[in-house]
Amino acid sequence: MAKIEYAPLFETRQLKGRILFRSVAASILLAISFVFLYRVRFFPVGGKVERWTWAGMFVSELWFTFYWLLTTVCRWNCVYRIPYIHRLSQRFGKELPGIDIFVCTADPMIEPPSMVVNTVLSVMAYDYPPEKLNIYLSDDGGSDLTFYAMLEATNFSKTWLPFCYKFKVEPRCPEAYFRKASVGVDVEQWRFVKKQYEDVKMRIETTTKLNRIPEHILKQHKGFREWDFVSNKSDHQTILQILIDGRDPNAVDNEGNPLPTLVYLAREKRPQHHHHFKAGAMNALIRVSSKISNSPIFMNVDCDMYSNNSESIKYSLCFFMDEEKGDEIAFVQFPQNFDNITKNDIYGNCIRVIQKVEIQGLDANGGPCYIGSGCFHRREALCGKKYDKDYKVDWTKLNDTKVEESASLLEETCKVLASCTFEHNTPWGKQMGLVYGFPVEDIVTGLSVQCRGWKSMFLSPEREGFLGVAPITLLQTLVQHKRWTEGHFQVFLSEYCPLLYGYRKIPLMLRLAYCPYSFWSANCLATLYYVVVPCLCLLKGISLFSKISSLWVLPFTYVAFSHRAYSLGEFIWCGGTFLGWCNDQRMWLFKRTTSYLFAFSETILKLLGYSQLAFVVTAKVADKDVYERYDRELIEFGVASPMFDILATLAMLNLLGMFGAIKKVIMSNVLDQFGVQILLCLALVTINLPVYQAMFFREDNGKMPTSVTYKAIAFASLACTLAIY
Ligand SMILES: O=c1ccn([C@@H]2O[C@H](COP(=O)(O)OP(=O)(O)O[C@H]3O[C@H](CO)[C@@H](O)[C@H](O)[C@H]3O)[C@@H](O)[C@H]2O)c(=O)[nH]1
Ligand SMILES: [Mn+2]
Repeated sequence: MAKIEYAPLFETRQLKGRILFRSVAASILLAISFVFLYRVRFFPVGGKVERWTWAGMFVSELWFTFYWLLTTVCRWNCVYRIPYIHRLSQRFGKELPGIDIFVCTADPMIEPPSMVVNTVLSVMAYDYPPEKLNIYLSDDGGSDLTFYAMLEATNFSKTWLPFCYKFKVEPRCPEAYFRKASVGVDVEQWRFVKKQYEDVKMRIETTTKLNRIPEHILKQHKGFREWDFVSNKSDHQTILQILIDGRDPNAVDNEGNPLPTLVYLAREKRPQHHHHFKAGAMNALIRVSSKISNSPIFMNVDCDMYSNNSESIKYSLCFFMDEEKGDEIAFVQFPQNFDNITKNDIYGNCIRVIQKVEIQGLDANGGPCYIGSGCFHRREALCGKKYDKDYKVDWTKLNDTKVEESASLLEETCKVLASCTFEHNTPWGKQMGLVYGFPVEDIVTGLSVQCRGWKSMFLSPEREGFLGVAPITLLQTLVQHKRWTEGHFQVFLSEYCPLLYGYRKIPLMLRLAYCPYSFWSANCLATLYYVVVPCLCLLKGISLFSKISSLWVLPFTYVAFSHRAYSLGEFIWCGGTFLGWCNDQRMWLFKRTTSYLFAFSETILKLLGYSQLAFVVTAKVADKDVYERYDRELIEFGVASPMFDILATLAMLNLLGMFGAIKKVIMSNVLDQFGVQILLCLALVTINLPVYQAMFFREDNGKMPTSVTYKAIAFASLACTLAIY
């Protein structure tokens, strides 16, 4: 017995394969030094253009090496964690702390209320004492449609929760459960609950479609009256409604179990006050919840990310409540997995390698970054407390605090906490709560928490904790990455620059491990150079690499092939497919030439004061035929966008370069001199095959718009003509 008492609640293990990784990395580094030697020794003497293009190649390669070194540093040590839930239950059975769960939504049109309801139900149904659970929905859309959907959720939870408890269903998101599961439980009950769910869903979807709530429903809840004063989504008072008051003895489900508390909050919005996007919403939730339930731990999910594992709370508590190491942990981040990824992950949305290798690297060096959805936080740590060695939590004491006010009184008194002006002249958004001013509030907040002395943990249980909705069109993916890239770069250029801000606060390795993300955007320059210049030089007849017959070709090919082979191996080890890796490589190129480029230039413009902070919310729904093409893994273009102009132009440029090269090879013997360059061009053309297909061979609505195709042909031909003459 005594042994169990002191057994740790979680264990840390080293990621396997580090020796192999380090040897490959060392050999690549050796080969890279030969490449540099070559660049220096064979620097062209004649011709201005030759010298400049050569120098450009050298600079690009120096950049790639620098970037590669950063990613290598991040992977040097990697750890993962194993929690022991049974020990937690044995030791803390009755003393488990209260948990607040924050769900964020921003727009009923692109984040449908039926989806929000599913997420809310999935977190209400956690395998955790319901009287200790408090769910808060933040509705930045300020929509009565979402409010109505929450009322439906309130009613349906009375059926859904006991059903989940009784049959231990997984996942506890009704939509996903009924989509995936066959009748595994009592047939009659299963059918009954399914029918109920379908009715709820239909009612919610109909009202959403009509964009109007029927008169008789409006009478059912006092909360609807609030909308008499709402002019639009960016101009309204605070709406706060406690839909289920967990303290109320009458708040029970159909089997008589207590229900978790459920709160709807639309914080005040006024055009003259900045609302700080998700960070603002979260901070309002933190304050409001501190008066209503004040749980020591809270968790945040985006409305598109349902809980897929009913034990996640207990998993995370294994970290916070560990007697020895728990007190220094500020947050426990779960990976972000997705429910709608096709077999070969056409848009590379899985971020597999990041979540299975890179974040483990951060974890080994002081803690993973906070990546938003699916993260459990220690309230005190996020609210500005600095960690010190004497800090010790007494969980029993925490559970004793009880709120006395009635629900309606709370609704009135808490409103002010979510008002536009509450934060003025307070540390909120700076040293308290989520940090404002960046489109990646999560990263910068995590960093600032770590700089206050706290640690963080990354946990990836076998059964995924959360499943979300990944973008389903190319443009959405590129725009999402643009936001992230821009965010990271802005953090780097701000006072929160990980290298400087973290000085003397977090280990050097951790500061370095933040850098690959900071430099995502800067990658665009070297990549664009490598995509454009060798190809144009091929047409002009300027050789940029060693001859194939020379020994100097070896370091180039070794670096290129071993680096890619390692990447493929890593990708497959992380659970990907070969085609998935190919798609990932394509997205790697696409992102670097579009998202990163736009992020880079817009950040510079913002710095100069020409551009404003924005947060483009990713759409979670699309037309039927878009879905259908997505399922067939056909890349979706369809609309005109500057991003596609660039992609198409570069693809055309590579194609023309390729034709030029073929002509040269046939007419004169240049294969030896230009072999590597031709190979590079060929690789780019191969990557771009779906682009040509979309430009010339597709007839569906997702093909490349004709205007983009014409523009691309014109620009690319112009560039080639200029290069040749
Ligand atoms: O003004 C806003 C804008 C967004 N959101 C919510 O923020 C979440 C994330 O938005 P989404 O468009 O889905 O962005 P993603 O790129 O999918 O989100 C990732 O990246 C964001 C930072 O860029 C983080 O905030 C998220 O947690 C993280 O999952 C959603 O629940 C939105 O409802 C708000 O509450 N208010
Ligand atoms: Mn999202």
